[in-house]
Amino acid sequence: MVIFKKFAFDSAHFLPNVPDGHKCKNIHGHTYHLTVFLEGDLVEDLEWVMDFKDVKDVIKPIIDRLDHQLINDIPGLENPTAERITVWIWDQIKPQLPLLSKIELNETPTSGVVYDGK
Ligand SMILES: Nc1nc2c(c(=O)[nH]1)N=C([C@H](O)[C@H](O)COP(=O)(O)OP(=O)(O)OP(=O)(O)O)CN2
Ligand SMILES: [Zn+2]
Repeated sequence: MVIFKKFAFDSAHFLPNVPDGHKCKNIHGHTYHLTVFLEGDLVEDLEWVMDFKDVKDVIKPIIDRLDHQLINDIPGLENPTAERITVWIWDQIKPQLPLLSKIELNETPTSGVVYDGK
């Protein structure tokens, strides 16, 4: 069974490597929406895959590093494409969430990334 939990954070960024004149070279902001998916069997008696609270306890400190920050200032995120941010999040949370199967990061209502670690 697959469970999911959603998070949101507001951050500024710019993309330093795009050509001059590209709109994303300018500093701008997004309300990012992160969804984390965890896959596993139901735990006997509890009848859940994992406590949503325990998921939040892992993700929240990562969100707090991004929320209301200029993402480019964070080591490893100097070129903060949605793809790069997604891998950065995955690399930090996967060791703490063995059941993690996929994450989805929406940068805008119409654009985003789905990543399963491959
Ligand atoms: N593959 C990627 N392409 C783009 C990224 C990215 O991270 N990966 N980032 C940007 C910009 O930062 C920003 O997200 C703009 O994206 P875009 O979808 O063009 O945003 P709009 O609000 O203009 O979208 P519309 O729905 O088309 O109005 C650009 N590309
Ligand atoms: Zn952007």
